[in-house]
Amino acid sequence: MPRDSLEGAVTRRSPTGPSPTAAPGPSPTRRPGPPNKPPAAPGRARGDAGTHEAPLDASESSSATRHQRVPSLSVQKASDRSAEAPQPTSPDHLSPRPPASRPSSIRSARSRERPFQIIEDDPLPRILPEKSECRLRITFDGRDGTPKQSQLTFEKTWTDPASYGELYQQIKQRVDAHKRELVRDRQNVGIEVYQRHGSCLVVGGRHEGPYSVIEDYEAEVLEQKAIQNICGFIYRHPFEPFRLEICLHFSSIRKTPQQSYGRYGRMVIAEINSKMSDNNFMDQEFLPRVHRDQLTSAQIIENILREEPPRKFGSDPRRLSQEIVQRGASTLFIACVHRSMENDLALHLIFGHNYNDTKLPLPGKGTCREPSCDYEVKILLKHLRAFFARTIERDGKRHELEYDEVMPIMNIANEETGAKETKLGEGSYGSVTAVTIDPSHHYLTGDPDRTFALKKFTDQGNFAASFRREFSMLERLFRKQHPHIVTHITSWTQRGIHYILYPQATRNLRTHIDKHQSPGRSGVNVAWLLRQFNGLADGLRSIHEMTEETSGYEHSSTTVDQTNHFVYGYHHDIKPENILLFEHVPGRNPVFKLSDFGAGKFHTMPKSQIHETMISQQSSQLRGTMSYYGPELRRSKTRPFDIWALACVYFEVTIWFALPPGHLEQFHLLREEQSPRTLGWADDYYWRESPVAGAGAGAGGATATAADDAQLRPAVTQYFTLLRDELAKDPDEIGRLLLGSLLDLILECFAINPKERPTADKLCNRLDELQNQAETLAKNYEREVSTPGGSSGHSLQSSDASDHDHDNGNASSNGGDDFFARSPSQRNLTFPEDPPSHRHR
Ligand SMILES: Nc1ncnc2c1ncn2[C@@H]1O[C@H](COP(=O)(O)OP(=O)(O)OP(=O)(O)O)[C@@H](O)[C@H]1O
Repeated sequence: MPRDSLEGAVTRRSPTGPSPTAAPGPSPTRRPGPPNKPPAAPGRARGDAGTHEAPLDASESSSATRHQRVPSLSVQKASDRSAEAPQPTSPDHLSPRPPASRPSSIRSARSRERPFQIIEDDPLPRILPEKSECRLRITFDGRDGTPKQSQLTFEKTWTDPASYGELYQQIKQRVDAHKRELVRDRQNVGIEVYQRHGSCLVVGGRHEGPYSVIEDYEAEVLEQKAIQNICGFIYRHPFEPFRLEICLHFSSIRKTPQQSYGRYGRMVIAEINSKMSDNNFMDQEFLPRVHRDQLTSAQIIENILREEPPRKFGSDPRRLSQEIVQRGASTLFIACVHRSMENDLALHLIFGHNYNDTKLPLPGKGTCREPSCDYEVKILLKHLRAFFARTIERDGKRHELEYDEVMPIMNIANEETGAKETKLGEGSYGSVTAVTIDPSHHYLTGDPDRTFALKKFTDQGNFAASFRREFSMLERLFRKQHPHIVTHITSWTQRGIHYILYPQATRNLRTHIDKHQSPGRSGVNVAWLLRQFNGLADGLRSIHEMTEETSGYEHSSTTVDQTNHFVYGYHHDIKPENILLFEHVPGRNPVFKLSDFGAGKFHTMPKSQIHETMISQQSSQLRGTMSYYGPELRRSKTRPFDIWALACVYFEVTIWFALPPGHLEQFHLLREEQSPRTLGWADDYYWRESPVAGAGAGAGGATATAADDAQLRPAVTQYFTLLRDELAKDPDEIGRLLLGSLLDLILECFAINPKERPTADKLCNRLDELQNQAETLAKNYEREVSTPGGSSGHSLQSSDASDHDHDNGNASSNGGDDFFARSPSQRNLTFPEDPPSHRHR
């Protein structure tokens, strides 16, 4: 039906209302039903409203055309309705109830106020599903229970609190059944089951929604987490079907000793040993917080004291245990028990030395008159830290850790190579490995399997300086979060090694364009590409516009000669390896983010070494760090130096995106072939010195060239022509015109004179325009394709549309990282959509 004819004619009504057509008379579209059957709830507000014709406004009518089955919740002015709506002529039982008589003064006030009335339309399906699938997974001591017990799927009316009560009952039943199963074995009498970790996740067809940590599986907690997360998901992805995934992991602990233990204390020691985690990435063992909390209760302490009553500190075990808890020393006490220390000595440390869980005994303080105190403390100290593994917060700070402090971070073994760790990359200053964090020691995400990237720098010479430069840049970026910049989580230094913890990317851009095929030039893919380019330019703008504050090196122990380093506000190492890709949903178009802010490292490289470095890079890496350096390489490098490098990245990604596979390699080889080899090796810069200038450049060759004497390398101009020819054949203007304009913009960035290159700000403005045009065109195509008879010349991949959402989601979740910004001391957080990161499931 043409839209015009819809306006004023299409109406929505309740099942009890009259005909949806404007024409008076009995309803031709009334739902079939027994004739003259009265409406279910006559006279209720809904029924009243439904008896009026409710013409759609323009936006509603157009959306009704697009989504014909979209239900309505229309708001209409009562006075408008009475003016526009035909008088009901339906049978008596369908007539509206006569309005209750009220004083005329009130009536006239009402009519002046023109009150709104909500007309709810029932017969059409709802946008929001009433029921959602809920999957429940329960594990006990790291293992799934029997499939019948552990994996359950329900259909839930997600808005109904009672349905979460049922869920709670299901969980409780299974936990009780597990307990019964355990205690059937007489060895297990006295065992208790407790929750180790819980999470609540909304999984959509195309997106993953918010996560929550569930620390307590009470019905109200489940209800609150589930409804909150689902609402968060629907808010972002209103038309997407979803399901709820609730995972609860339980552990068990023995609290009553068996004959075989003999003593209560021995049982506690055995339990502690069994709960110690696998060693962390530094080969240190630790007792995860969730188990520690179970083993440090006042009751357990009391039982231990009762078994071996202290001689000096009073003989009431209950009072003593309570005092230990009050002093915040329960973990210290249990750690003493674990070392088989006498209770008297443990109490001496707590009541005599006033040590507690936050004020621990320190090494080298051997001055106590109490016999054996110093010796026992020395022994205790060897293992004490295992009970106090750190909690990791997203604070963006750098921490100095003592030698034996424990970070609850674990390496991930590389299954392919059999190595103990999985390397994500190796840089000039250290390595980057994939790690996990014990879920009870962080609040970064509700997903216990989430992996992170740990970058290590050794504390030697340039490496330490490189760390400090990178970190001081990161500190500022952390405060200025940007959705297209990878910011760190936290950082620390221990045993002479500096660490920076990051969210883990799926891969870097180099690997992506080398190993993955282009998604194709459909409208949505072009829009995605332009969004990423724009995002990177905007990230760079935020760096370029970052004003220098006081020296970031002040807090570092080694002074860095600032005259040798660039101030903040530059990246100066933009290359595909330093652009990380984050996939929200595996296999979909990823989000590009700038990373590696050790920009100063370029300047720490002594000039004398530059030649050797380039040669070593030639042999070790096909494309080296310097490929993207602009022609002003040996002169003062300013912000346009980044613009040149970014344009190189754009150009290569465009080749990958628009040309058949193989061209990227070809382009690189061509650049190398055209190298003047003045230094004895082939560089693959995007420029070369002008032949005339080169002739007089002498031994300095390319590196001595003045920027003004350079020109674009012929391979680059050749590839511009190739790309333009290819794009000219594109039947769609989105590819032909927009990518054509993109090439124009890239060419501007390749101005030999740095001053003539657009600033990051200008680049963003231009990319903004292109992105907006691409998105509008892509949406139109999408509409055409989804309209019957519409053109289907575009391969619409849902991933692309969703990527737009990802970017937006990302802006708030990783850029603003509102969930990271919250106080980590709050345990029951609801996390919004997680920042992109690789997940092992
Ligand atoms: N957060 C991360 N997630 C996944 N991989 C990462 C992450 N950070 C770095 N990597 C990988 O490690 C590689 C090296 O990291 P990075 O560039 O930070 O180190 P670098 O020492 O500064 O390297 P270079 O000196 O070559 O620039 C990256 O190219 C990337 O492949």
